Amino acid sequence: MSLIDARHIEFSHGGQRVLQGVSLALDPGEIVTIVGPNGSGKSTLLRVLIGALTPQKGAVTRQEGLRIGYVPQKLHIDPTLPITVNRFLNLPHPVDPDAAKEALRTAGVAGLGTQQMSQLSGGQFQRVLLARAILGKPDILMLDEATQGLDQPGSAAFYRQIEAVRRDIGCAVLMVSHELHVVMSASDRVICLNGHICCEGTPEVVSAAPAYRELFGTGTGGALALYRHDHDHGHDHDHHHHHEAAE
Ligand SMILES: Nc1ncnc2c1ncn2[C@@H]1O[C@H](COP(=O)(O)OP(=O)(O)OP(=O)(O)O)[C@@H](O)[C@H]1O
Repeated sequence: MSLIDARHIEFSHGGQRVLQGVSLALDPGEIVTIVGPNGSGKSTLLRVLIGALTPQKGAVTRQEGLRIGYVPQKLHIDPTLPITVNRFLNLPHPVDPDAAKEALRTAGVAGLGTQQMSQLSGGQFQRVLLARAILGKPDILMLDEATQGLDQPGSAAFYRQIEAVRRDIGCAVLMVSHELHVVMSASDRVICLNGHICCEGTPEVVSAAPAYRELFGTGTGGALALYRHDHDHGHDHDHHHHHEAAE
């Protein structure tokens, strides 16, 4: 059963229709990325899935008791406000110190608990936000442009961290990005959104799709190959062989 299942979503902000006929389901453990140009409705769709916005048409079904961990685009903390990572993790509710330690480890920032938030690098800061999302033991992690402000190697490292988190805690991941080639390499499935779903599939399928190329051009193929790293796709080969044998 899907963790979350959205069917035929239509959403308008005021009179402006932002989403139309959008259907998408997320299964346990999947990493799915939504890509799309600015203003294509990506953040709106995440907010509809979380339940922060109610669609005018269509329905969202969430598995009973579903826990969603949300990593925001960025979070501004007043640099003059002294607050350590540990204190930050205890807002708004106190958490178990061992759980906080474990979440920092899973997010790749073990041992940073006593640092000042203001002294973290961009990549460390995003990992602390990730640790805070992990603390709630989410079934789904949702990340909205979580690598904004990181350079390309920093973003690539962050997405590898996300894959490690998925392996560690077994959550599904739904993320939004327009850093196409970097983010796509970490995804099982990519959904190309422009108010409606233009195309979807594996990163390879989407980057070759005409609708995707129309939106983003053709220059991303090589970069995708560059960032692609080994995934276990043995089942694809099996499938291929069976297919050949049947012919
Ligand atoms: N609260 C709001 N009130 C009115 N219009 C809104 C609101 N939020 C978003 N919009 C409009 O809805 C459209 C989609 O916005 P949304 O933030 O979902 O897109 P996005 O794909 O996430 O964009 P970006 O990549 O720029 O973050 C935009 O035209 C935006 O101006």
